Formats: sequence, C-alpha cells, structure tokens
Amino acid sequence: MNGSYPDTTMTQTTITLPAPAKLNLFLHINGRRPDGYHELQTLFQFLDRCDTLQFTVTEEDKIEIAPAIEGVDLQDNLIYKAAMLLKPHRKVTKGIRITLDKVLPMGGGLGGGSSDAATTLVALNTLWQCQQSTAQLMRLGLVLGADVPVFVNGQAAWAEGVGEILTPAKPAEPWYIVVTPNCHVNTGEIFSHQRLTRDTPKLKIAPALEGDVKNYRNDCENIVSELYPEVKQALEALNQFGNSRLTGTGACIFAAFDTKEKAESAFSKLPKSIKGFISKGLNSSPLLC
Ligand SMILES: C[C@](O)(CO)[C@H](O)COP(=O)(O)OP(=O)(O)OC[C@H]1O[C@@H](n2ccc(N)nc2=O)[C@H](O)[C@@H]1O
Ligand SMILES: Nc1ncnc2c1ncn2[C@@H]1O[C@H](COP(=O)(O)OP(=O)(O)OP(=O)(O)O)[C@@H](O)[C@H]1O
Repeated sequence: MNGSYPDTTMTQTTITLPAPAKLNLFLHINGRRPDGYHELQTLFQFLDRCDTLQFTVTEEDKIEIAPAIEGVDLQDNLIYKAAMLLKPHRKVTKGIRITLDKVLPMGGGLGGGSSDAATTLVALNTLWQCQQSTAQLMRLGLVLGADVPVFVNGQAAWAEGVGEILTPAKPAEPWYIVVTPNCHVNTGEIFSHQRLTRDTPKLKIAPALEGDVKNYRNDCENIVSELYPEVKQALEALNQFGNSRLTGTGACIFAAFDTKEKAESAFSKLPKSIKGFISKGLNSSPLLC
C-alpha cells in the first residue's frame, strides 16, 4: 500500500513499525498565547533514522512496555500515554505488549518521544480496531505533545499554530550530518526563557515553502548555545562544512549535503569528540509504507 498506513488484518497479532526522527529545518517563534504555549512557524522533515516498536496483542487486558526507559516512569512514557488515550476507543478487550528499540537521543529535538507516541497511536488503532481516522488520531496526539500530529500524518509539513496546523511541503531531500551533543535540553526551559525572542514576523506560506531554508533560522539557537556549551561547540565545528542549525529546542544540530559521500567526508573531518550520524531527509515518513 502506497501512502497509507500498513495493512494489518484482524488475525494479525504482531506488527513492527518504525518511529522516525524529525528535523525542524527552521523554527520561528511569532508570539506567546495566553496559555503559555508559543505560536510558531516551522518546516518539518523526517529522517531515515528511527526507533523501532514491536506490538503484540495479548489476551490479558494490560499495557506492557519493555525495556523501561531509564529515568522515565511507565505512566510518563509517551508510548504508555498514547496507548491509554486510545484505550477508550477499543472495539476488542485485549492488551498490548510493546517492545521498544530506542535509537534516537532523548531531549535532542529529534522528536523521538513524540514519534514513538505517534507510531503507537497508528499501530493500536489497527490492532485494537479503534476505527479512528488520521485526523482523529492527530487530534488525540496533540494532547501528548505539539510534535505528535506531524508524525501521525507522516508528510513533511509547514507547521503553524503551536505546530499542529499542517500544510504538506516538499523541501529538497538532502543527506544530513546530525550531531548529537551529550546533553538533554528541556523544551519547557527554553520556551520559558526570559530572553527568548518571540517576535519574528509571520512568514507567508509560499516563500517559506519555495525559498531556500538557509534564509530562515531557529529562534531558539542563541539561548540554547548560551546555556549548553556542548551545543555551541558542535555548531561551530559543523559550521566549517555547511550551514549548521539547531533542530527544535536542541540539543541536536544538523547540516545538509547534496550527497551521502559529501556528508561522510565532512563527518570524517569533525573532531573525534563530536558524536553524531548521517541520515537521509525524507518527505514521506517511513511509518507510511
Ligand atoms: C520545539 C518543537 O520540537 C518544534 O517542533 C515543538 O514545538 C516541541 O514539541 P514537544 O516536544 O511535543 O513539546 P510539548 O511536549 O508539546 O511541550 C513541551 C513544553 O514546551 C513549551 N511549548 C511547546 C510547544 C509550543 N508551541 N510552545 C511552547 O511553549 C511548553 O512549555 C510545553 O510545556
Ligand atoms: N518514549 C519516549 N521516548 C523518549 N522520551 C520520552 C518517552 N516518553 C517520555 N519521554 C520524555 O520526553 C522527553 C522528551 O523526549 P524527546 O525524545 O521527544 O525529546 P525531543 O527530541 O527534544 O523532542 P522535541 O523535539 O519534540 O522537543 C524525554 O526527556 C523524556 O523525559
């Protein structure tokens, strides 16, 4: 099936699905709403770097997740939260055992937790026969986090609102070096920072979709590199090879290259202390098959 979720039959009891990373190719903050959330404009693209989740339907009416994520209680695990959100919509009284192969760094701005949650919504919608439309799953997902809807929808997108008003976009699909500084950035801390600039004028959709993303920036970058020296150092190192930029509220940064070979060549020249990976930008999520 092209461009839609995996076709699973009623008798199928196990499915394995990817939860890809995302990049914010740019991130502009336009204002703050009365509830504290920020109005933003961003361009989302997926990476072919993914967590992997295996879902097995169980007879016992229980949600099990293994292995546990260090430092995250089961009730706070976004996978568990996603399953609990969907549970009232079940048409079958079955449980679920979820195995997580975690590859994406946490608190890295790659949206790993949100992506795990989105993949869980998509998988359980089928396995528990919840019969929710993609739009309904996106609305449910927004309760879990501003980044969940784009992962459920599975298309690169221009996003507005708090990140939930999505317009499909087709930016170039280059190869990226993604540097993963050894620190977790707390999204709430950055958004509540006194010196965060929140007054970037809103762009019209057309230039942002058609223009070169190099013309735009990430409004969180200055504050994050001030608070996290590892991020500053990584930005400086990667800037020697391309236009490096923060994704989300960090800590990860990225730079685009035309070919895998150019990305690999630049990566090999980075100081050994700089960790990261090379990944392809994708406008269609690997969650869609
Ligand atoms: C920065 C981005 O990654 C860009 O894609 C997202 O907007 C963040 O999405 P997320 O990690 O799913 O964030 P959430 O879990 O919804 O929010 C974490 C915290 O960030 C702040 N937050 C988040 C999104 C937003 N548009 N405005 C905010 O002020 C809020 O304080 C919130 O409590
Ligand atoms: N399944 C999960 N995977 C990762 N983090 C989780 C998960 N469940 C809960 N969390 C919590 O959510 C926090 C943010 O995780 P995530 O990996 O989505 O950060 P992020 O990449 O910075 O996301 P974003 O770009 O959406 O801000 C983690 O630090 C962790 O405490």
